[in-house]
This record gives sequence, structure tokens and C-alpha cells, in this order.
Amino acid sequence: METLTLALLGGGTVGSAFYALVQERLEELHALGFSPRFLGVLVRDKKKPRAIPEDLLRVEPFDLLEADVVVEAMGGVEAPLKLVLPALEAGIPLITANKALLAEAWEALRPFAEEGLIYHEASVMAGTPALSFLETLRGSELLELHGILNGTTLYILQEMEKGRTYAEALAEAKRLGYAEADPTLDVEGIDAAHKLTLLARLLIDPGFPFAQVEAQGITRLTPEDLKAARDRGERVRLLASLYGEGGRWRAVVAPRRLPLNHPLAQARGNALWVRARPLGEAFVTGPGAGGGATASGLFADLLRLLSGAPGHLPAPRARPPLAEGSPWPGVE
Ligand SMILES: NC(=O)C1=CN([C@@H]2O[C@H](COP(=O)(O)OP(=O)(O)OC[C@H]3O[C@@H](n4cnc5c(N)ncnc54)[C@H](OP(=O)(O)O)[C@@H]3O)[C@@H](O)[C@H]2O)C=CC1
Ligand SMILES: N[C@@H](CC=O)C(=O)O
Repeated sequence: METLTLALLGGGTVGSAFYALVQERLEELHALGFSPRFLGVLVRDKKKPRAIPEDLLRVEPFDLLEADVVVEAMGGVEAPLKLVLPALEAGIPLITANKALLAEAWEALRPFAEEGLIYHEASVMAGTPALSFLETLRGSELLELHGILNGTTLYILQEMEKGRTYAEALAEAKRLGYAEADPTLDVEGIDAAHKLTLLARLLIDPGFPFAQVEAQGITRLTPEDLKAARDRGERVRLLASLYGEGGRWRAVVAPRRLPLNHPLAQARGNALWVRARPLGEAFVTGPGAGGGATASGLFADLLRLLSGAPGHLPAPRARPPLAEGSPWPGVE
């Protein structure tokens, strides 16, 4: 049996759930010939209650070069980048749930992604297949893509539809572990914009800039907006859309009024709907936030790594859109 040394950066909602999942799935890892060993778990505060043995907790960065794989679930951009770069430079693979890191530090990380060293299924829609769904879609050419990519805002809108206030719903989304450490990222549409950037890089342009995504959130939506939509036979969702306009790709995150019979309006979880040629329409939905759901995506990447498959490779080249498209109407 081969020892598999894991360095875990972050022991919060996602990191703790990942640690627990590795313990739960030990037999499966053993059957694959690997015996996992945690080198350490980086946190800020050792005293916080968490389901990770105290002797594994580290409050100072430790030597990641001893690891076989680095699993990053700490969030932020500069702090994780400083830690993971030397490991990547040494050829150590990175599994990450951190879409902000990938979206915003792409210039530094892209060469390693192109080498197949970066696995990030959990960064978009948690453990619900989004990247692997799009990898299969590479057999076709994308015409347009629309997704409900943020679990916090989906939860808030669903709860507001049931009569709860925005503030109550946001507080509950935080308690459930859906929200970012800074929930402004969720409610202002930035988290969805990070995720849309990653999907664009996977399918249409390996250098797609985060700055090119136009983002609007849900903070200005009122219960009256949601009711007016319902009265018209529509449902409001924060949609991340990628479509052709004037011969260029346009990437926009905004609240949209969807007809009730559309799969995106009916989805109870996060969701991704695409049109591609020659495939046609395809749709996937499932949980997109929360500790267990995200740990599932990280664990899937660990299995992918152990199978010998490379990480999530960006598109090999940029290509213009094949058709013009447009998203659903916004909420005025
Ligand atoms: N929550 C979710 O549903 C999902 C989250 N993600 C992503 O996963 C990552 C983690 O999210 P989540 O677990 O919710 O966040 P948490 O805030 O719950 O956990 C972050 C962890 O990282 C530690 N940490 C943060 N910064 C530092 C630092 N500078 N030095 C040392 N330790 C640090 C924290 O330590 P301490 O505990 O001591 O504060 C904590 O253990 C983020 O990138 C997020 O975007 C992705 C998909 C879904
Ligand atoms: N805050 C994010 C967590 C998962 O990516 C969300 O709400 O979707």
C-alpha cells in the first residue's frame, strides 16, 4: 500500500467536511492501493471547534513540499497563492475549491493548469458535475451557456419566494455554510462571475479575463419584484450567461426573469443549461454549496488524480462564437 500524503489548507466548512469524507472513504482508498495521511491542516485559530484532530492543526504555514497533493479550501487570493505556487513549481498537484483564486490569479496559475496539475471540480457547483459536464461537451461547440452558479443567492431567492425577508434568508445561508467568508461576493454576483470565468476558460478561451464578466447581484431585488414575476408566470434567478453578441463572447451575471417551464426556473439546486452543436441542449442540476456537497467535488478530484488523469485543462485555443444569443430579460 502506498502512503498518500495530503496537505490540507483550510479546516472550515469545506476543509472539515473533506477531512471527514476521507475518513469515511478509507476502505475505497485502500482498495485503490493508497493509505492517506494528513501532513497538517492549516487554520487561523486552533481553538475553534472543528472535527479535525488537534494534533493535525497548524497555524503557521508548513512544508507543502513533503505532500503528494495539496488540497486548498481556505479561500482568498493572495494568501493561498503564496502557499500553493512553490508546491506547483515542484510538480505537486493542487485540488482546490477556490474559484476566486483561479479567476483572479490566473496569470500565475495558468501554466500549471495547462500542465494538468490543477483539479478544481469543486470550484463550480461544488460536487455537482459542472467542469466534467463541460469537458464532455467539448465534443460539440458551445452556442450559449446559462447557469445558476451561486447557492447563497439561489437560497435567498427561494426563501424570499416563501415569504422570508432577505436579511433572514442571508443569515440562514451563512449558518448553513453556503455563503463566502465575505457574503458580498455572493450577493453582488462576484462569486458567480468567478465561476463563469472558469467555465469560459474551459470551453471557449483559455485566457478569458475575469474583468470581462459584467456582474450585477440581487441586493436591489425586492419581494415585489419576485411577486410581479410570479404573476407573469416567471421566476427570478441570478443567472450567469455566456453567449455571442456582435461576433464576440459576452459574459454577464444578472437577475433574470425566466419562464416557469424552463429547466433553469424549475431547478431546486444550482444548475447549468447549455446549447451546443451538434449535441443540442443539455442540463445538469444539483447542490452547489455546503460542506458535504463541496467535499464531494474535492474527493471526486482526488479519485481523478489517483486514476492518473490530469486536472481540468483549459480550452486549447480561443474561438469566436458560432451564433448570436441573448439571455432572458433582466429585472428593471
Ligand atoms: N462553503 C461552500 O459552500 C463552498 C466553498 N467553496 C470555497 O471553498 C473555500 C473554503 O470555503 P469555506 O470552507 O466555506 O470557508 P471557511 O471560512 O469556513 O473556511 C476557511 C478555512 O481556511 C482557514 N483560513 C482562511 N484564511 C487563512 C489564512 N490566511 N491562514 C490560515 N488559515 C486560513 C480558516 O481558519 P479558521 O477556521 O481558523 O478561521 C478556515 O479553517 C473558499 O475558497 C470557498 O469559496 C467552494 C464551493 C462551496
Ligand atoms: N458561496 C458559494 C459557495 C459555493 O461555491 C455559493 O453560495 O455558491
